[in-house]
Amino acid sequence: MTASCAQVVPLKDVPSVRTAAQLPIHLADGREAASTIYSFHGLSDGKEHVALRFGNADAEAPLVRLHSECMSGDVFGSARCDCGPQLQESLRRLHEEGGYLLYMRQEGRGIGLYGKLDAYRLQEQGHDTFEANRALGHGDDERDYTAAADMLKALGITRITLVTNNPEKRRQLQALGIEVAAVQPTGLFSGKHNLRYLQAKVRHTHHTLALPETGAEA
Ligand SMILES: Nc1nc2c(ncn2[C@@H]2O[C@H](COP(=O)(O)OP(=O)(O)OP(=O)(O)O)[C@@H](O)[C@H]2O)c(=O)[nH]1
Ligand SMILES: [Zn+2]
Repeated sequence: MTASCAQVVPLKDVPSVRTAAQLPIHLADGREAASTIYSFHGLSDGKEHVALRFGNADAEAPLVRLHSECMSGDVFGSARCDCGPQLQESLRRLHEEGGYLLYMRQEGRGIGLYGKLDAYRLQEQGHDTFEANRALGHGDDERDYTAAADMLKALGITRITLVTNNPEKRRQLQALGIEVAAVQPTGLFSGKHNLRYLQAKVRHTHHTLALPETGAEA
């Protein structure tokens, strides 16, 4: 074999950006936001996670929101959870302040859409969101943020300001080599249909949510 036809074989599949494309977005308040959407090569779980970059995201610790997919909330506006309004709030904030949305294909805290719907059925029979997962043979929360850390590194980001109420996201990202310089909470989006769900998150997974006092326990 001559040198000219020798193949270069990468030592390992290092996560990297595959494509960046412009993505103008209609915000809920009628404004338009310019964003760039990124796909990736070599993410550890093989899922099609995407990142959206807004405005001047070159801050030393840019704003980053990790949003776990929730078809019922994100697409249909379900009132059973707070995902829809959280996503809208993230898009608005990122448009105004710059930063990144990581949209993680972790539907149902990692158990998938059909699994989540099975869990909803059990919740209608009295289980809370975590008991329902366990009754179906799942963990409370099966999300692993390795792919999120790899996406950030592929984008050249290792220090962030994380927007979340979930202490596990910070813990995992730090363990995966992303320095979380600060944590900022999301807004509180509670209503009659999601109050029990939010109460269960505070009780089981220590989400930092200042819920209204109702005396009702989930
Ligand atoms: N298994 C299960 N998943 C749910 C349920 N309700 C919402 N989810 C999923 O939970 C994920 C969102 O998680 P949350 O606990 O609301 O929020 P978080 O991402 O942990 O924390 P924040 O960063 O503070 O928003 C999405 O993937 C939803 O599809 C449910 O009742 N059961
Ligand atoms: Zn949801």
